[in-house]
Amino acid sequence: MRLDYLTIFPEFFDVLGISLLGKAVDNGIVDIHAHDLRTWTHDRHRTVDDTPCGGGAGMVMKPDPWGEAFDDLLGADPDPSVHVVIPTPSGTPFRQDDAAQLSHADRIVFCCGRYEGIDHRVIDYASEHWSVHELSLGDYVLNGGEVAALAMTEAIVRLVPGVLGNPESLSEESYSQDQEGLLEYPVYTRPASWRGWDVPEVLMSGHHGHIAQWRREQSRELTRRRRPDLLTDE
Ligand SMILES: N#Cc1c(-c2ccc3ccn(Cc4ccc(CN5CCCCC5)cc4)c3c2)n[nH]c1N
Repeated sequence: MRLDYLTIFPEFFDVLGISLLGKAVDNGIVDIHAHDLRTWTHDRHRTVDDTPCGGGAGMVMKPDPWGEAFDDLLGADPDPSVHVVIPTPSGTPFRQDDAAQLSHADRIVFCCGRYEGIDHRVIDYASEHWSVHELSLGDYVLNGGEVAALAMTEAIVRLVPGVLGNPESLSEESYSQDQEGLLEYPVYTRPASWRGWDVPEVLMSGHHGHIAQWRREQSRELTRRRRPDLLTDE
């Protein structure tokens, strides 16, 4: 899987060289390239923004640098196997299903906007050539797309075979289908007693059936309290 990031802050993506993702890069499972969008500017000030047509506060990102970056990175031929992800507050909510779908992609290009956003014709042009996903990280406002791209990257790449040491843990996670889409149960480790708090006895019983039942009950109760929207049969 090749991941490209178009951004005016490429250093944001240096962090992808550490931990699990770093190992995935070292193992050749993932190939990561961050690009400074100003590479595709030609004026002395390396300008990437301009005033919004129709007025309004702030600045909007000019289309030209994006178009020239697309030309260099992707060429002009349509290829639906290339996924262009555009983090935006107006995007559809990024969910685990999106991460699962994108984890099968061979190529993903993240377009990280700043200012008040990217000239919409960039999205229109990209949509004519590649598979475009306008996605939102959540219902809050960030200053740009980089943090969202990082979060989406981690959610996607951890699902790629060979990236996680113990893939079976994926099936026990919140939002995973194996977990019936419920929130995951509370976890514990040693010591059995810590500052007056004990590990639930059932987890020390060694009775796998009782443990599985307790974990299912905990997941359902936690989901009922915090995310009733995830419960389908109530
Ligand atoms: N994913 C994700 C995000 C983002 C995100 C992603 C990408 C960019 C690029 C730029 N910004 C900043 C910004 C801030 C406010 C506004 C609102 N509009 C402005 C124009 C007139 C109408 C209102 C837009 C753009 C971004 C924010 N925020 N929250 C998420 N979950």
